[in-house]
Amino acid sequence: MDWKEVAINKSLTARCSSSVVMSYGFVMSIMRIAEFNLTFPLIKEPRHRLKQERVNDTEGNAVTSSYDFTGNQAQEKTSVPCKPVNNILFLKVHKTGSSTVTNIFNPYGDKRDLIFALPTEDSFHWPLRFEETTRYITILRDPPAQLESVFNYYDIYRKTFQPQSSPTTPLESFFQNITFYRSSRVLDGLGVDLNLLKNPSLFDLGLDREYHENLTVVQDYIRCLQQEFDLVMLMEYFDESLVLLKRQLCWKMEDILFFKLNERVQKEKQHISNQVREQIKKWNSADVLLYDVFNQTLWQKIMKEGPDFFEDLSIFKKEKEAMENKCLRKGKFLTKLWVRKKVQGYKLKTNISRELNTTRAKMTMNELKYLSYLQRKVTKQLQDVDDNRIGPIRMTR
Ligand SMILES: Nc1ncnc2c1ncn2[C@@H]1O[C@H](COP(=O)(O)OS(=O)(=O)O)[C@@H](OP(=O)(O)O)[C@H]1O
Repeated sequence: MDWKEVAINKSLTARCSSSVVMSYGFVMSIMRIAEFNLTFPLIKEPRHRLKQERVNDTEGNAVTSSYDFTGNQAQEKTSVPCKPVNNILFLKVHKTGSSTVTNIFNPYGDKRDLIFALPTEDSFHWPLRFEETTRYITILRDPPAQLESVFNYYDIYRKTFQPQSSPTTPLESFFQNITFYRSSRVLDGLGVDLNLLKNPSLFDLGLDREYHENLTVVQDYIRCLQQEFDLVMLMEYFDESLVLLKRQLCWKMEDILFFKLNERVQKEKQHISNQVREQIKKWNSADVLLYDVFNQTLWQKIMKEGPDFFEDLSIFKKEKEAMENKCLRKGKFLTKLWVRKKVQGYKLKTNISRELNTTRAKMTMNELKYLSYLQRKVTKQLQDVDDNRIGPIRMTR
């Protein structure tokens, strides 16, 4: 199918239009997501591959299989016939492990020369048209841990009020002064975006802050997201979520191997006391509700998979560990994200094959670097399409 001609059946706004808040808040917020989170990959089949896949279909379906850590096919494990899903929309949510997930999709699509839909400017200009077959995926994190990560990663603790030699932690002091910080004007003045602090997941998923205290709207919105998203992963169950993803997309074990990205250095992490945890849960109660619903949904889905899900999970954990042992040097390494920001990084062993080095190096690549590489690649792909007089591929509203 030509993705220029595809109808908007899976547009979020179209599917959720019956909801109270969808018509305005959702669209606007989605635009903001793309502004904050530059990567918003939608993997698309290139035309030549679509043709090829049709041929494959008539000849027989693909069979999922298991790979060992070297990338060689070890043995066919699963025998349920299925066809790998290659049309994917991944919606990034701040500080949920989303860069690691992006770096699973990036090499997957890159290796197969799939087309990435990436924003040309800062925004993706929703609502967009997506094929009916597109799978919508996102990831959430336990709200207190997410807030602690946001708070420290974006140096909010430096910008907010912290008395000199205070015995309280920055988060404790933030909550002691919460009435003061409640207004976005105060935080704006400090150069802090309240949307990162106030129910950041729901905001990234499109619900404007003005609705966050309205339980009916929040519940409606969550119901809508449940219909809309094919898989909502959870950072706390990262491996479980990935194995489910692999099964839902009919991918191979090798396709979901990853290196954890964007992890703060230990000294930047802050212990969250029980009291602060409860304060965060109250402050971000809409995100707590969202998380609880999708926690339940994830486990319902896992239970439906049956006991062999856990066999897959244990194979995956072993393969991942073996890959790390084979490819990564021991020790602590840092990688620079931007001028002042360093996070945990990796160094590859020198005694691995060149082929393996290339694959694994891409898996350790930081998101922004991968993004600019993909942007160059997609530009070239589009030129090739033009050269074949097939016409440019555009995202249309
Ligand atoms: N696989 C896996 N398992 C557990 N935790 C993981 C994983 N991958 C990433 N992370 C943690 O996710 C945090 C970074 O999230 P994001 O990549 O979404 O951040 S960003 O918004 O794109 O900057 C960051 O959390 P903090 O270290 O607490 O800041 C990462 O450590």
